[in-house]
Amino acid sequence: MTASPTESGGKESIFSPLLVRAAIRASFAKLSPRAQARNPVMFLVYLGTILTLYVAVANLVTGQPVGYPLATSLLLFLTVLFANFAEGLAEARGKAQAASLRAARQDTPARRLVDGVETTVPSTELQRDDLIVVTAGELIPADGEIVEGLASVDESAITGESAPVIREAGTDYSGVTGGTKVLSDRIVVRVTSGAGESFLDRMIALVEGASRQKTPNEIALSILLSGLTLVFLLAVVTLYPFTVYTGVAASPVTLIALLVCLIPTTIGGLLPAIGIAGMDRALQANVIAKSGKAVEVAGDIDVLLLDKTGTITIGNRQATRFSPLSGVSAAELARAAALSSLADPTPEGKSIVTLARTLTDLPAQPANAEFIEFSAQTRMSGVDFDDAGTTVRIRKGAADRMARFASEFGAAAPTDLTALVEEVARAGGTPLTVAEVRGDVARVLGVVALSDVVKPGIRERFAQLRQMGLRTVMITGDNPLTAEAIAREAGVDGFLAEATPEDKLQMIKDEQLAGKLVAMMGDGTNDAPALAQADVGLAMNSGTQAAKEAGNMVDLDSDPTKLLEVIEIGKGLLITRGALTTFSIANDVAKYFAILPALFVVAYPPLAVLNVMQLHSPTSAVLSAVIFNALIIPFLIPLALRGVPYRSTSAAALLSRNLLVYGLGGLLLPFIAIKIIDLLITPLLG
Ligand SMILES: Nc1ncnc2c1ncn2[C@@H]1O[C@H](COP(=O)(O)OP(=O)(O)OP(=O)(O)O)[C@@H](O)[C@H]1O
Ligand SMILES: [K+]
Ligand SMILES: [Mg+2]
Repeated sequence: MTASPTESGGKESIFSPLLVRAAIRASFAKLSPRAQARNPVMFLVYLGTILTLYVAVANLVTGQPVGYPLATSLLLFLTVLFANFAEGLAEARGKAQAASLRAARQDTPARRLVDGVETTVPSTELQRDDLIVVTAGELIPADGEIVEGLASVDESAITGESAPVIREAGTDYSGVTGGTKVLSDRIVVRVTSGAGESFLDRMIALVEGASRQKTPNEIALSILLSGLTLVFLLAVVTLYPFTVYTGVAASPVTLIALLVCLIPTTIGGLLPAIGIAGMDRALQANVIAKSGKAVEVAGDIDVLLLDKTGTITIGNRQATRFSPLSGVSAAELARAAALSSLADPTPEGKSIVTLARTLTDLPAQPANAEFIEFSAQTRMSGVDFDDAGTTVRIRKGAADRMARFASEFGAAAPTDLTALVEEVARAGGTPLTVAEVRGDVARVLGVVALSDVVKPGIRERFAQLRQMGLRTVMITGDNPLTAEAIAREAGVDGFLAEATPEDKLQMIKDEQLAGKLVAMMGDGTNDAPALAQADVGLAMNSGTQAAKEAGNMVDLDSDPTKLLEVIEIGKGLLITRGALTTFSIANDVAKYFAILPALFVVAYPPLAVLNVMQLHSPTSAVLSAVIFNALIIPFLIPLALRGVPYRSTSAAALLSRNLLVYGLGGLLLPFIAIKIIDLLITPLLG
């Protein structure tokens, strides 16, 4: 039964009944020694539970008081249960979140195309590279890439956004996801992942904690905690002979209670929950992370590389004007530009045909035409055909590229061309130069202005990132003037223009060589090398399969600015871990003042001065400290699961604020809490 999205651990309900029940079941299931051994700090508490129970039983047999050892054992047992509960709750939230996503992938019949023959099979039978047909009104049965046609698709099943989006073969948005619905037209999709191995399936396994491997930060912290635990273990063990020497040997129960209070059980108990909650937050942002590490690394990113077209700008670049050179009529330029775009599937190409149609009647596609498709390497496209025995080549493309093309055919770029190109570029538009080679005579005909718009709100988000110490760099294949105009309007810190995919990759390597962690956003096949090289590569779900395979995250919303949220989630994770570790270490200090006097006050009465809380008796002091040590774990669960709230200020300001709140707080709170608990339990001790 899948929890409804509201119950699935959304913002409002951390302790929804459904999740709490699942977490309680899990907290007993995790009592198996194998599960306990994975968390060294809590494992010691687990052993302490058994040892104190043993003492209670031994006392029962020898007629000694049982209450104290039994109470202590129960409290230690509770501490372990609370830690299991925290992890169980985080997993339950993740499971519920994932289940609501998985629900979107109900089993739908698929129309498989084998050698052009269509057969209907259940979607679970689909293999990678199968071809399937989906027409309007049908659900897409599996993740795939459109190889033929275009359609408007309702992706609300995975993004929650019901506005239809265009998905089209041969573009940077040809990726489709199982469970989404085709609203118009007919498409042929090549299946990219069979049942069970889609990105979503992998993410669900990650979030369900099943295959969640520890992240570097978690491993480092675990080593620190285990080290601390070992130190305290040795300290307490060597304490025993001291107490014997004083003539008043400490009871093993008190020593075990002291040990549990000193080892970092608070952060030790919450660490798994924090990690799982981080993955769950990524899922809530509709980001599929292939590993917990990817989410964490996002927290340490220094440089953010962003594509221009479709990422910083709306991307559906449209032709807005034909500017012919002197001696060329607008209609002639329009006809040539249209001829070079009749077979061009890109938004640029199609908009040129649309604009040309308003100026002149479209020339028919020449019979023996050969279309040269656009690529980020060549940065141009066009058509070759034979006109009554003369070979005609028409090209359109980036200005610098076209100048080279024209010069290959001996045509020097006309003087007034640069002015035209610069006029379009300075306005932030993308100028495409059009040239025609008839036989061996080359002529530059003019410039087509493509307009693009910077996405709203992007400027503010970049300002936010700058506050967090991040540098944003726009990389684009476009010319420097256009890039500069867009960069200024978007407020990025730097840009690289006329970049080919190799240039993008090289830039990432250079930044990494300089010791920076780089995040990259992209959707096209030409972004794949850079996405693979980047420390965080966020591919858009609508992107090509190559891009999604190369990245270590996939954004189901295909929202290029989502990287900003991913970075915030990553930062939040690291800050939460840091804050709770600080709190955990700080809150152990108070327990010295509770337990040490209890241990020594008989042998050394002057030590009573340590009993600053004026606790009632050694027994009540120890029990109060152990009770606090147990209760603090569930008390901090909301903070662990939601993350420590933080604003985008500088790391230094953030650290000092958290040290104050969680350090000082961690120091003072236990003194008050243990005193209150002592007042409450003293009447019970009789
Ligand atoms: N369909 C097309 N036909 C010919 N030339 C094109 C076409 N689309 C783009 N171009 C030219 O090729 C250049 C490089 O394209 P590329 O996709 O590498 O960069 P971009 O689209 O301008 O920006 P981004 O790198 O953000 O995608 C574009 O700036 C444009 O001048
Ligand atoms: K502790
Ligand atoms: Mg592009």
